[in-house]
This record gives sequence, C-alpha cells and structure tokens, in this order.
Amino acid sequence: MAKKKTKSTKTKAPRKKLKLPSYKLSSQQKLVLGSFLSMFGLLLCVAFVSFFFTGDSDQSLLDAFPERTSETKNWASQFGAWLGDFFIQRGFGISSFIISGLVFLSGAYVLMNIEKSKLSKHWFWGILIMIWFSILLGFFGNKNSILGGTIGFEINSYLQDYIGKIGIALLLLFGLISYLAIRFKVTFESITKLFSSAKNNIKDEFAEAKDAIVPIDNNLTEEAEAFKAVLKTQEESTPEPPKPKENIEVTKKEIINPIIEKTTLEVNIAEEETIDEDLEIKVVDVPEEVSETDNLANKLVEDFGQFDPTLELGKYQFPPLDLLKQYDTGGITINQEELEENKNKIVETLNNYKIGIASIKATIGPTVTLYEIVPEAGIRISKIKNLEDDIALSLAALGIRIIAPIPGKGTIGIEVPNKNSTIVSMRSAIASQKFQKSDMQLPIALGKTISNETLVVDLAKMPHLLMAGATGQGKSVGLNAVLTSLLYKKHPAEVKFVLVDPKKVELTLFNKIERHYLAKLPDEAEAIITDNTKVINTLNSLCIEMDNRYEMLKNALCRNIAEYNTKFKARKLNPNDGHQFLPYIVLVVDEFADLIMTAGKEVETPVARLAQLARAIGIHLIIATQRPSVNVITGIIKANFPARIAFRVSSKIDSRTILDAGGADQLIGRGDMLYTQGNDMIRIQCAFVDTPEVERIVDFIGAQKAYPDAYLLPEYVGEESGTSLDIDISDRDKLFKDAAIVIVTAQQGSASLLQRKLKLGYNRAGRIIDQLEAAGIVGPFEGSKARQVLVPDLIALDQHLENEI
Ligand SMILES: Nc1ncnc2c1ncn2[C@@H]1O[C@H](COP(=O)(O)OP(=O)(O)OP(=O)(O)O)[C@@H](O)[C@H]1O
Repeated sequence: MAKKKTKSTKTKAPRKKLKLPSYKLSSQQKLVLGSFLSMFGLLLCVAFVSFFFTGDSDQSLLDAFPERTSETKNWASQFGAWLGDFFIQRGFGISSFIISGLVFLSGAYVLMNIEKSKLSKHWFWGILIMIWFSILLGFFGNKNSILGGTIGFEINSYLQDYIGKIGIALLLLFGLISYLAIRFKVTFESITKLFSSAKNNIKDEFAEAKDAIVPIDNNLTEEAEAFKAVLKTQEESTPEPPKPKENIEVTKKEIINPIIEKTTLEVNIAEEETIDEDLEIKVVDVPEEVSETDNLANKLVEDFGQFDPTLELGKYQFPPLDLLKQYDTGGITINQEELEENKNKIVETLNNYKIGIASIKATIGPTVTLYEIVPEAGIRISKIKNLEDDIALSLAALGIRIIAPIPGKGTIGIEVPNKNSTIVSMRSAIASQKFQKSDMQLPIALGKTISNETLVVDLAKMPHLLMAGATGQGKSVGLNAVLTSLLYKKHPAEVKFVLVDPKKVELTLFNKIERHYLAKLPDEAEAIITDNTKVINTLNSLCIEMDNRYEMLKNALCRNIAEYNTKFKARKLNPNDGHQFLPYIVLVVDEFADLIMTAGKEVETPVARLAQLARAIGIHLIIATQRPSVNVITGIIKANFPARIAFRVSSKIDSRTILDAGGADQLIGRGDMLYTQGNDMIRIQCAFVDTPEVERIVDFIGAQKAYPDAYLLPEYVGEESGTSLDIDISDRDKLFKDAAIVIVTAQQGSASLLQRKLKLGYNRAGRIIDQLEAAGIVGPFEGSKARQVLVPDLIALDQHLENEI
C-alpha cells in the first residue's frame, strides 16, 4: 500500500474514429447540398445504365473534344456518356454502380441529417466492395470489358503475373471472408452454429408435422367423439367425395357449434379466423442481465472475499489504552461551598442591575460550571448580555462567559471557571463508548463538554479544521489529541498524515511512524516538513493527488471516497485500470501564520484549492495558528473552514477572526476551548495528551512491521529557483514588469521589497530578482546589501525594455 503510483490514473486515449470533417451547415445549405448529391447520384445511375446500351456508339464522340452540336445517344447526353466512359469503361466496370449509390446515399444522409460517421463507414466499405467486385469481374473479362472496367482488368493482369489465376481466386476468397468477419462479425463458430441450427430446424419441423397430426386424433374429448359420430352419419347420408380438411372443419362449426366449441379442433380454427380482443397479455418475466463486471466482481469476492486494505499489515496491532495516562482520578469533585458562593454572587450582581431571577441551576463541567438562569418575566436578554463585563468583574473571576440565551433553551447561561479544574485525559476520551463505538470515517475525541460528555466529531464531515489560540493555550496538545484519536481508530492503510511543522519540535515525534502513517514527496528524506519552501511543493503535490483522485472517482462513477473504497473492496474496480484503495490524507500545519508570512500566495492558493475541493476525495486539512489575524486567516481560507476551534486568544478581535463571534478571549486557557462547526458554539475542555504519552504510542506503532516506504505523494516539479543569468525573455515571470517598476521606483534591489509589494513568496521574488539581473536592471548579488539598481527612472526602464525586443 505504501507504494503509490505517482501517475495513477491512466485514462485510455479514446480510439480515433474515422470522421468526416465537421462543417456546420445551415438547414438551407443542407437542403441544397443534400438534393444536389441525391440528384447527382441518380444522374450517375441513369448515365451508367444507359452506357450499357449506348456506350459503343458514343465511343467515337468521346475521343474528340465534345462540341455542343455533337450528338450522343446516352440518356444523359454528353456528360452522361463521359461519366459512363470514365467510371465503367476506364474505371471499375459494373461495380461503379456502387458509386452512384453512395453519392445518392450521401445526399439522403445530408437531407435527413443523419450522423456523418455512419456515412463514412458506408463509403469505406462501399469502395472496398467496388474494388473487390471489379477485380472479380476483371478475372473473367478482357481489356476493354465493361464487366470489371480497366482498373479491374489491370489489377487482375498485374496480380496474375505474380500469383497466377489460382492465387487471385484465393485472394478474392480471402477478401470475402475478411469482409464478412469484420463487417458482420462472422466467426467460424457462428458458421458451424448456423449450419447445425438449420439442421435442427429442419428436424424439428419434421417432428412437429408428425405431432400435429397425431394428437388431434388422440386427444379427442367426448364432444369431439360426438362430433365424429355426427360427421360419420352425415358422410353416410351424403355420399359425396371427402372434402379438404379445412372445409370440413368450417362446416363442423356451423352445424354443431355448441358441442365442438371446446374441442382441440375448434380452438385451432378459431385462432386462425378471429382475434380475441379480450385476450390478456402475459408479460414474461425476464431476469435482469447481470453485467460482466458485476459477475466478475461477485466471483472474485466469492473466491477471495472482499478486498482487505489492511492485509499487507495484517498483524498490525492498535495501541492499547494503557499507553495513555489516567489523570482524572476520582472524577469531578463538586465543591458545594464554591457552588453556593458563586450562586450568591450571581444573584447579588444581577440584583444590583435590577435583574430578578426566577430560578437557577448549575451544571458542573471539568473546568467550568454552567449556571443556568431563568430571569423573571419582563427582563430583556440584551440587558444581561450588555452587563457581561460588569458581571464578570463582580464575580472576580477570569473566563466568565455569558450565553444569552442558551440556544434551544429559554435560559441564560453564565459559565464560571472552577477553582480546581479537572484534567480531561485522552485516555478517558478514547475509552468512552461514544468514541469506541463510533462508525465515523475519521473520528476525533476532542474532549468533554460542560455536561461531561465526550465530544466525538468526524473530521471527514467537518471537512477541514481551523485551530487558533494564543501561545501556550493548548493548541499543540489539541493537535496531538486529534492525531492520537486517529491513531487509535484507523489502520495505517486507511489514513495518512502530511505533517508540516515549522516550529520543528512539535510533531517530530511522529517521525517514528513514517512508514506506517506518514505521506511524503518521493525524493524527500524526511516525511515531516519543517522547511517552509518545501511546503509549497507538498501542497502542490497534494493538489495533483486531488486531481488524480477525482479522475479515479470519475472513472469509477463514484461521488466520494467512501463510495469508491466500498466499490474497490467489493472488487468492482480493476487495479489494472489504475484503481487502488485510497487512504484518507490528513494535512496538519502547525503554524500557518509562519507559512503565510514567508510564502504568501504560493501557499494560500493551493491551500484554498484543497480546502474548496478536497473534501470528496478524502483530503482533509487541519490548520493551526497562533496569530489569528485577517492576513493569516484570509477570507478565502475562512470561507472553506466551517469547523473551527478557538483556544484562548488575547483579544476580542482575534476571537471574531476565528469564530466570527467573541468568547475566545474569555476562555481560561489550558485546553479550554470553543468549538463550532458552522452554527452552535460549544465550550469544551480539550482532552490532554502529554508528550511522553504520544511518544509511547508512536514507539508502540513504530516497533511493528511497516510498509517499505512512506505513502508517496505524486511528484511535483516546482519551478526551480534558477540563478542562471541567461534567462530567456519569454520565460520571464508574469510579474516581471511590475517588479521592475517597483524596484526602479524604490531604487532598491531587494527580494523582500518585491515580497511585500507584490505579495509574493520568497522563491518567486528571488527568481524575479535573478531575471532582473539578467535583464540588466539590477546589479549582482552583494551579500547582505541590497542590489544596485542600474536603471535610474521609469522612462529609462521603458526604453531599456523596448530595446530588448
Ligand atoms: N487540554 C489540556 N488540559 C490540561 N492542560 C493543558 C491542556 N492543553 C494544554 N495544557 C497545558 O498548557 C500547556 C501549553 O500547551 P500547548 O503546548 O499545547 O500550547 P500551544 O498553544 O501549543 O503553545 P505554542 O503555540 O507556544 O506551542 C501544556 O504544557 C499543558 O500544561
């Protein structure tokens, strides 16, 4: 599995069909052309027929240049005589009639607007048959014979010199057989079958004829017997010669209709003479035809069972729960005093603002307690919402969040942090029934909600996750929780990670499971990407993988990866056609801000593309950032990441950037987070997984048998940052001129200036600087100093560029 064909989708080039050039004709043009061709076809036919009678007498006229006065006998006059001579005499003989037929047919096709490909087929085969006949008839004719025409005769005599008469006969026979085989798909078996079935038919007919006579007599019922008796007496009384059978039967019917109605005899006659309109039609049940691929798939599944993607690492063992630490000993402790104290404070504070409370209820979560208040009638919710800061101040606690009203309930919520928070261990989240029994595609145990329920979400449904939070608030732990969840639930064959870690320390641990779970570019030594410049290649490679996968899905007629994999497991997709089991790919970027700052658009574009399109083909993005500012989480990225996690941030603005709402600035940190998947916002205590725990898990997995290599992503040939100075003018960057203007205006030859002004990545800016150097606009590299600008102003730049061309 780990080996992956980089260019996996081999779409077969469609077989080229013989096609006439496709001119688009208007209906009027079609009528004109169609009728012209049909008429011409008819004229040819008339000329040919007449040639047989008039050809000889017209011959002398043809030799001279035709004049208006010269009289020809051909029914189509001089032109007819010429056509006959040209096609029949000098051409293909009798078989030239095929030409007239083809011309007529072409006219009819144009008139009736029939597909051109059919017509080209007729022409192809028509001309072949014409040549064949011409040779066949030329075999019997002489030089001037109109049987095979001059061409038929000449080919014949030419061939006779080489293969003799017998050779020609055999060649013609071979031509005939080939024609029947190709055109009518005749095979040797079909011929023998035809003969045997003809033989059987004849046999059957004989047998039927015999049967038809015997049973009528044998099966006579009582009535028939009676009828026979009547007949006998009649015959006796009328000594006429016996009449033919039909006649007798008709008379029988007339005489004793009521008696004979049920006899076999009568039924036969009635069937012949009358049509029973009340006759019911019984529709015969025809079993549905099973297509060949289904059949084959069923047979394969019968023989080998469903395809098992995990087979290569069949003995792989999932990490046991014991590797995770048990933190929450004793569960959540309820401190009655604290509860009472907070309740009093809330009631008191609200009373200060003249807000009466009808009832109050507390739900104790791992880090915060939710006090649900039902205000007295007539109190406006907005009033409470506006007092958020004042209430928080009065309660003298950090991390108070007011939810007014709680969605779906008619109450107002005030979340107050617990004095002693409980750690939600990863172990308890993984061990929860919800996680263990989930049948999600990519289940993630995020942590526990305020009501102490484990929240399990499906990354495949999200479909991408944006994670933000100030430093030290639990982002890295959150990422580890996501990765750990997947490691506990998914086999190495089912999911692959692409890890980008500019911080260089957070995800390095996962190196140990490179050959089990990681994906990388073919020539990379390390699977975990810590170098920002390499990220661009990886992201573009993922885009290629995405396109490849879409192609595979399209060829398999599947809408998403789940359908595709099910079909593949049922052996309905042939690996020889480039199909393979597709693992999910999860791209994790630990510090996105860093990437955007150094590579700008070069990173944003592929990320946005993946975010927009990759959901159906199983590529999911998890992007974490410390700096949730708008130039990092741009509109386009935000629009494609409906699922977001916010750890504590330092300002309301940051909170709005991530969640489109405040609240994240009110969190208490240490894994306290808000999660939204587009609509409701849930406060969650993130499951805690420490580095030693992750280490134990990756050690456990790493010690097991692995694939020979990491999952290989398609190769991406990035534009290398070329330094050669003989850069072709036509190869210049699209922004070359803009860059030149920026540099000349600022009189400062630095790549970082271009990066800032033109919003470019480092690589591209560097490349443009090289091109500017090659064009003589900036001077050579001078170490830490900016390059010298060799063009003094924009007018000089214009001249400089014009002189180049
Ligand atoms: N879910 C959690 N439960 C309890 N404590 C937590 C949780 N998450 C984080 N912490 C505490 O907060 C500390 C910092 O967490 P973490 O390293 O994840 O922060 P971070 O946001 O990744 O910081 P940085 O961005 O600087 O890497 C941890 O060492 C741990 O003590």
